[in-house]
Amino acid sequence: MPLTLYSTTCFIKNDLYRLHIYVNDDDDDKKNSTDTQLSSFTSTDISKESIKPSLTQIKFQLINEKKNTNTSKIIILNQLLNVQQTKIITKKTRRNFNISTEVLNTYGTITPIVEQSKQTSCTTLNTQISEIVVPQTPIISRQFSFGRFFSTQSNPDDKLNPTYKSIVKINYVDISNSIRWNIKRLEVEVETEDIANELYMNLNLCLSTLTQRPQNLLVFINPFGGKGRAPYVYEKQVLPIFKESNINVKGIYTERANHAHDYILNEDLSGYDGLICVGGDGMFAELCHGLLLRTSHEAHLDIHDRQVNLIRPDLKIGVIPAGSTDAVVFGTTGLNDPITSALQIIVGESLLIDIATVHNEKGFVRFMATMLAYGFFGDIIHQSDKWRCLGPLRYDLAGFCQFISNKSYHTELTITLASSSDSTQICQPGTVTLMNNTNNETTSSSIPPLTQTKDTINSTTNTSNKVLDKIVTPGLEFCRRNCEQCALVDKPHTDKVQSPLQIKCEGRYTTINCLNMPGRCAKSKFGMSPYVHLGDGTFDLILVKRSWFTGFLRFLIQVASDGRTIEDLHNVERHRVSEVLIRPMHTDQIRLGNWACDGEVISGNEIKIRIHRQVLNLFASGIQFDNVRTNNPIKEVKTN
Ligand SMILES: Nc1ncnc2c1ncn2[C@@H]1O[C@H](COP(=O)(O)OP(=O)(O)OP(=O)(O)O)[C@@H](O)[C@H]1O
Repeated sequence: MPLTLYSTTCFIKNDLYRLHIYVNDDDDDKKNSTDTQLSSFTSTDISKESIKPSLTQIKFQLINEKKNTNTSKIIILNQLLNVQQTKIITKKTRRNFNISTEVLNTYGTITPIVEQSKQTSCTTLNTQISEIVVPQTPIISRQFSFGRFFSTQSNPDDKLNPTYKSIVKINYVDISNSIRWNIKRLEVEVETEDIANELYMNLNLCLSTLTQRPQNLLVFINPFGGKGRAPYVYEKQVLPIFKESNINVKGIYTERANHAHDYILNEDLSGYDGLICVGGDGMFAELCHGLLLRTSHEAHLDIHDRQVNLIRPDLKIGVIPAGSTDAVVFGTTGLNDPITSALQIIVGESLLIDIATVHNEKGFVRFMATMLAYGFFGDIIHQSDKWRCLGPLRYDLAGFCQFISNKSYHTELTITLASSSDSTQICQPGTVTLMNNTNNETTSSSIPPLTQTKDTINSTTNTSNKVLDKIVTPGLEFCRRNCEQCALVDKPHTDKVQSPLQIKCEGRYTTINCLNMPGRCAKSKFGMSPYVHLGDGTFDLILVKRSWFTGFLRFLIQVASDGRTIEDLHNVERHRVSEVLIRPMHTDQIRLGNWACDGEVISGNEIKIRIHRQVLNLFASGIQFDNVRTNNPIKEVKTN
């Protein structure tokens, strides 16, 4: 039974409501139910102990005298941004708040409330609409009165005796459009200044229980991010919301590349709850490197050791998108909207993501947050770096040149497959050697493609069966908000511990890509690896084998239009892995490809990429799909 903490009557626009602050500890499915019956009796003050932050809600219940209806709108406490109290002089007479409790306790059909919004002119909120049996005909509480009508018309006495409206402004986060978050504003008029005080104090007391919200943030703004867009985004769109939400912000405009990185490594960060960057993926990489390296130094980790185990920093990172690609924000919130990202920071959303360490033969090179590429995409980054004077056009030009040259590179890969629950196919017959990691015994085997039937798979050897079971388990689920697959790996495994399984591949590849995030961006709706998970301790390895122009062109077109089906192409393999060693087979520099990690050129005769599960905590929600089914059609297995 919901426990009402506080209740009062109020007007929103010209409609009378009963406002309840209450704790709803009913079952999950009833948490947002608009028809929960609440008692209107409460004391004037709420005790802090009675507030359960995750279960506390604010409900506005309309008493509509004409339609015999009753509208409810619920704001969850964590959606509340701030509360303000004002007094407005009005010429109109005061509202008639004398409503009988009988009226206030009647229930009828639930319809939406109309609210004010600064973003759009007037918005109708989505509320659940349901039919409820009306216990009795409601008593009309505010009878139409000619006297009251005329008294609201202009009256010379108004100037001498102004009346006041006691207003409480409630600003909250609207998440009805699950991906794009917005701010909604409600003006609530109450009967007296005392009630306004009471409501203001009680709502602020509720707000003070939300301990996951950051109070002090350090923000780095790249003045050149997104072609100079970042300062505007920060000053005009984001800073006002931070201030409105009573967050203390220290802003630093970066003066050079690596300014943020060096600041995080060397300065005192003890007063902050989070680090924010306003810029693109390059700025995120600076914050990520600064924070992870600082934590590693503090813990005396040897970062050059390939087997190093990273430690998760205490501070969280937030990204306000203002870059040219914004792959990190696309991957973690679903869109690159600065307001959505700012609101997710304010309410203290949390998303634990995997980060990979990248080592070459000499030691630590970089952390990988989004993508590492060898071959085609590395060559583009390498080439475009030399053509900086051409601006963003350089990427298209470099891409075209690389495509025409159609280079491929002889490479050997040692791949450590992810555990059975999340491995995805795919190896082509004849290219793979299986290695048992525990005794270093190697077995040559042909691994059939995903399209092969289970019967065929069962006819292979015992060792191969274990491998194949791992490889053919499809992982075709999008990573989304409160992702079950990412949460699953947190639980201790009850079944027998399986040793990591390695395979070796060798061949000529046009491009080898490791993706830790899907790679969604304006040019690729689903990204190159739509089903990769952000926090399950794995990443996707995508191998594109040497082919004719048309074969590679088909791959590029598929990535741009719908990356979900790239492995249907004959020249593409996808593996879900936890570790990979990429070793180019040529010593001749001219016949070697280039490496790029998160958009930066790196070097090495061999590169080892190793994932570290959930080592970075972001202020982000993950992608909340409206309808997971429409976004995630079950892929039909083709038999050709
Ligand atoms: N004041 C500065 N002067 C020069 N370079 C800077 C400065 N501040 C940051 N940088 C560097 O600029 C690089 C690119 O910045 P950022 O990622 O913000 O924008 P972008 O390149 O437009 O976006 P994206 O990376 O999403 O394509 C970063 O790697 C960062 O190190």
